[in-house]
Amino acid sequence: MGDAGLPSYPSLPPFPDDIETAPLVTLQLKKLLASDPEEMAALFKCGKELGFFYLNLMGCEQGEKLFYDAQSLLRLEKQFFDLPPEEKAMCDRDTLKGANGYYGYKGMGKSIMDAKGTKDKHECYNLKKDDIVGNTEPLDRPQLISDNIDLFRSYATNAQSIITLLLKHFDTLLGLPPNTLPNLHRLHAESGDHVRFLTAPPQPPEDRGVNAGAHTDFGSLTVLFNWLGGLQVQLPGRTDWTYVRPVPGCAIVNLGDAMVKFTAGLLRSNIHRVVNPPGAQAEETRYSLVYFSRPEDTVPLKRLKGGLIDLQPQAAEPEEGLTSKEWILKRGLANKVAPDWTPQKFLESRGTEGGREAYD
Ligand SMILES: O=C(O)CCC(=O)C(=O)O
Ligand SMILES: [Fe+2]
Repeated sequence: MGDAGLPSYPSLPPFPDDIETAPLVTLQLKKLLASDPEEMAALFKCGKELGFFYLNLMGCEQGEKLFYDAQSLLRLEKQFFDLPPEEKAMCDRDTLKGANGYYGYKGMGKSIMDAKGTKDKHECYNLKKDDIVGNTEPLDRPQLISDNIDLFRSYATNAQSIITLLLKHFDTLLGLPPNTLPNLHRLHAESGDHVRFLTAPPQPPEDRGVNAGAHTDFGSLTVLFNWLGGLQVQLPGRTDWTYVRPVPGCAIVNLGDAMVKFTAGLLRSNIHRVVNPPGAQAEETRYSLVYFSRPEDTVPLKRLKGGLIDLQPQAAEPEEGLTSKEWILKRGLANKVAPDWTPQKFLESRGTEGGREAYD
């Protein structure tokens, strides 16, 4: 255990002390489980202001289980990315049957990350929650993944249950009838929820920069673990980028576009990106582990009625009202490296950033 009873990552070079870091508030899962009114008020403030917070998982059984499962998944993730290319190719998102071109493995440089057409510098693997909990026939996957499906199930159901808790609190805070938001995110309804493995090799010193481009997350809530720095956010009112320091024992939680659409802009989905890790961490391979929660496939992404949402201004334009599934595919598929890619496609695939874009 390190300072303040948090675990530490002693085998990794430290995150530098001399760079600016984003002032994410730390919420305690233990207190949110007890519906502590001050912690709930702090959750609302985080949701409205930055849309990102640390969730301290220590001091309660459910949180510690999520944290230690994440450490086990990190070991598995390293094994996954070390698999021979043919094993990763068998679950390539572009050829994987039933994957909609989105789930499965994405090789390095296969997507575009800005309007200039720059290619990404990371690999990832998206494993659907519906596969993990048995809602649908599993897509083809390497044996390594099947052999560890119990770990994925433990992790995904636990993450989903923590997300349901946060959604219930948002119902209360927004003045919506109980279970409004959880009923749009049921574990056994088909949705775009997935576990993501993400990795980026160290970039050469002469060419260090972005490896995953500026974006907002498409869904409702994201639970993120990373072990090295590199994640950056654009703080409200600024167009430069500020690092988010990884804190052992905490997950980073952020709100996605669906929460903005449901609340007519009362809650915030903040832009973020990933760059090569800073300082002494720059030579390391970076890994992250993400659980994306999204509304069920058939849910229209439109403002909900009731509570504080009714006080939000009416939009001048009628709402697009795509379903959750249509929204994910619109945002997720437009930026593949392909002969018909155009900067216009990139711009059309953007999320709820509004006037906040800064895609340098
Ligand atoms: O790797 C990270 O720290 C963030 C990843 C991320 O933003 C994403 O996969 O949407
Ligand atoms: Fe993200």
